[in-house]
Amino acid sequence: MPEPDAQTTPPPAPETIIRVRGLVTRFDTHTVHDGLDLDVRRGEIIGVVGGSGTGKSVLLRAIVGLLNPAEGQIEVLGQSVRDTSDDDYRRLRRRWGVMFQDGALFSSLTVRQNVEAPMREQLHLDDALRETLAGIKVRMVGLPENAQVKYPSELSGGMRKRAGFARSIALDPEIVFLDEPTAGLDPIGAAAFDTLIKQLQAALGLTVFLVTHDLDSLHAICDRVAVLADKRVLAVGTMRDMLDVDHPWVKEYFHGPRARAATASARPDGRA
Ligand SMILES: Nc1ncnc2c1ncn2[C@@H]1O[C@H](COP(=O)(O)OP(=O)(O)OP(=O)(O)O)[C@@H](O)[C@H]1O
Repeated sequence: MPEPDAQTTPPPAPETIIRVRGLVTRFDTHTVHDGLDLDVRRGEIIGVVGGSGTGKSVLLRAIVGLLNPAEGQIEVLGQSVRDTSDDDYRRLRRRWGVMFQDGALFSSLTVRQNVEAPMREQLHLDDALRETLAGIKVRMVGLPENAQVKYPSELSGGMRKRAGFARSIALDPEIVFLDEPTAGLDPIGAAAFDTLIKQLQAALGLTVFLVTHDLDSLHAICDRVAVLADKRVLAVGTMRDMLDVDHPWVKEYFHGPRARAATASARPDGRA
């Protein structure tokens, strides 16, 4: 058989798994997004950054169908999130998991019961199988065995975040949306959480939509970065691409002292 010609065979184009076009979101007279476009590729970790209040969380909520935009198209896995029947939306929703900023755990349920909650809602499993599967998810995020029966109030902030992550992967999703997962963690805890995201993304073939302010996370685990500014996605690309973007916020963020420190810590020689 002839060898494929590496020079003439282009790599397959990456599959777009999330497509947002012309998104407009408003709260009364306050326009948060005005004509926002974004493509997310299957299998990537995309970091969504932007100043406070630029609409990162609102974008996340719009994509997963929790917020009704004024205008625009949102497709996830080839299906419209907006113009769809309740049944189709429910089926689509099973294919992603969300970890909200505060973990959003049910305080009256144990960690394992929290992970079981989406399984109860979406799957028809007998109790023993559901408990076993939920227990596996809890172990996958690195929580100790005894955390399974603890209540959220008995956990540290970092453990609560891991529990939220376990719940987001309860239904074996293709996409996970993580809203500031390392916020409030100390640098060592944040780095450990980044490693966990990267490992599970690789092991489970996940696409990760990561809202973050954390430059270390962007360096450590993101394939691409999308910058929200001026009510839209101002730039998308690698961290290297961001250095060439001529916009005051982008310059300040990616060239400022914190950026230099994060670059240095990401380099093996420690130099910025
Ligand atoms: N339910 C709501 N009702 C009214 N305004 C809202 C609502 N949710 C968000 N907003 C407003 O939309 C804007 C964008 O909010 P969002 O939470 O998406 O910002 P963000 O970029 O995630 O900010 P941060 O980095 O501080 O978390 C803010 O001005 C916020 O006050």
